[in-house]
Amino acid sequence: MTEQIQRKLSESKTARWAVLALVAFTMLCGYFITDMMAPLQDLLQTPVDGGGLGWTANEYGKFTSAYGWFNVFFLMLIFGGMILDKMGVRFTGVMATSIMLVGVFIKWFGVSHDFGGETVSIFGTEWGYPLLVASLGYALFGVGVEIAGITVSKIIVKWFKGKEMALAMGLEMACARIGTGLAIGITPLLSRAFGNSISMPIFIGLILLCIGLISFIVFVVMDKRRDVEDAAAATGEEEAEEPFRFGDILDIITLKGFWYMALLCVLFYSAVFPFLKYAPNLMINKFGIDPEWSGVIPALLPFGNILLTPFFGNLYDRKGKGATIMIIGSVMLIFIHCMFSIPMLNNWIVALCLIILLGIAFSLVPSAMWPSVPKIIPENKLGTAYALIFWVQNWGLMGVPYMIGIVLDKYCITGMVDGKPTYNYMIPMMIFTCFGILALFISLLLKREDRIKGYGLELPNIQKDADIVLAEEMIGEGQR
Ligand SMILES: C[C@H](NC(=O)[C@@H](N)CCCCN)C(=O)O
Repeated sequence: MTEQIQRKLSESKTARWAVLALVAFTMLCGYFITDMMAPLQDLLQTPVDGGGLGWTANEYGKFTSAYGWFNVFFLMLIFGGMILDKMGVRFTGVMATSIMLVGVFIKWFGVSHDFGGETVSIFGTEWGYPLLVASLGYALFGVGVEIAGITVSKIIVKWFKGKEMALAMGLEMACARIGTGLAIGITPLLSRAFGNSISMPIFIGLILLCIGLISFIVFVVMDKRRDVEDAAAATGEEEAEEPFRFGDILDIITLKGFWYMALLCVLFYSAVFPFLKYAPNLMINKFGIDPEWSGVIPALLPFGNILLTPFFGNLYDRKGKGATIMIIGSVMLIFIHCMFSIPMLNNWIVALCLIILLGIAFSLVPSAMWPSVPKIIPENKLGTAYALIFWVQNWGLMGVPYMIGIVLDKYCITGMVDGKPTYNYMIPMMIFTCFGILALFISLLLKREDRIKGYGLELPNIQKDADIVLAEEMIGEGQR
């Protein structure tokens, strides 16, 4: 009886769903801040005397790419993964959320402070101080939110393994997408409510994130209690989890399956998150939508994900077909971006339909991708594996918006209105289509690798007892 009560937290359905709600809320706050500048692109490009910051598309691209600077060049994400596997989810999560807070504060300071129009030259390019300081803040924030992302994935594996893991990951992503949807949909309205302010929405994000930190701290208390209970109830016969060793990185990066997953991740996500950064501006320039409402159609994408990601996650849990799901998502991606690139398809209804389809594609792939990683990588290396995948992905999250900004300014300007350029988005959308084609190629290779190594990507996650033995044997074979 006592044992039953003691083991309650790890067995309790309510406890694990409460844990999910707490950490998913922290991620919601993180994603809100990640994407909140996208619908302000038009305002950021408005001349200073018109109330904006007078940035070019290239400068907006530079700012957006800052998200990945420290993660990519200083390997912060990889260190974050190692810290996660060494120090555990509680320490790493609090650390990551605190880093996010400092980053947002710096970003807010950058856009709200008057630097007197001074500039500084870095690697031969001129940077205004608001751009530089805001970018540095965003770069730091990027470290925090990415480390928080891998931490939350590991938390879900810890609390949901063998249970509703893909559904839980889907729901966590759904919450994160609420953050993105709110950011894209309501930031222009918030900005307008405060007299076209750029800094006020960021300040509101800062306050939201403080609540996100509190939410994570409540999780810390629950997780600690669970570990104490588990330790007290341990019989001593359980297999101890192998501690992480530095050489484990080598084990991970020598797996072909890992590379297919990482490449699919960078290619697929490069065609979605960077696209979202420009989507409100695309709505203004291609579909003639009013700047104040330019976020509404793109915001449907994350809101569509909210229902569909858990739905497909649940499907994967029960029916499997993870590799096939990723192939279907990639095919859809190609079609959608190809349609966006056709200049005469410029009716807002087309935009609406394509965004809804993109919402489906962007639910399919993540709902199968993230729960598939533990099928390829053992749990004690999972933090590092997720970090390495995120690291590869961050090259895309950093490089693609930067490249699109340059392409827009160099090849896509069609005229000037109110001191701001207007753009033809055909070339950027063709670039996004190419990412889709490459993603499809890699997803086919991944399916082939799964057939060869027997990772079990096509198998359901929730298994009957007899299946568990079979699947573990197959996964064991795969890792050898
Ligand atoms: C779970 C996954 N997260 C990521 O891919 C992050 N590395 C990127 C977060 C970027 C936020 N705009 C996801 O959100 O699907």
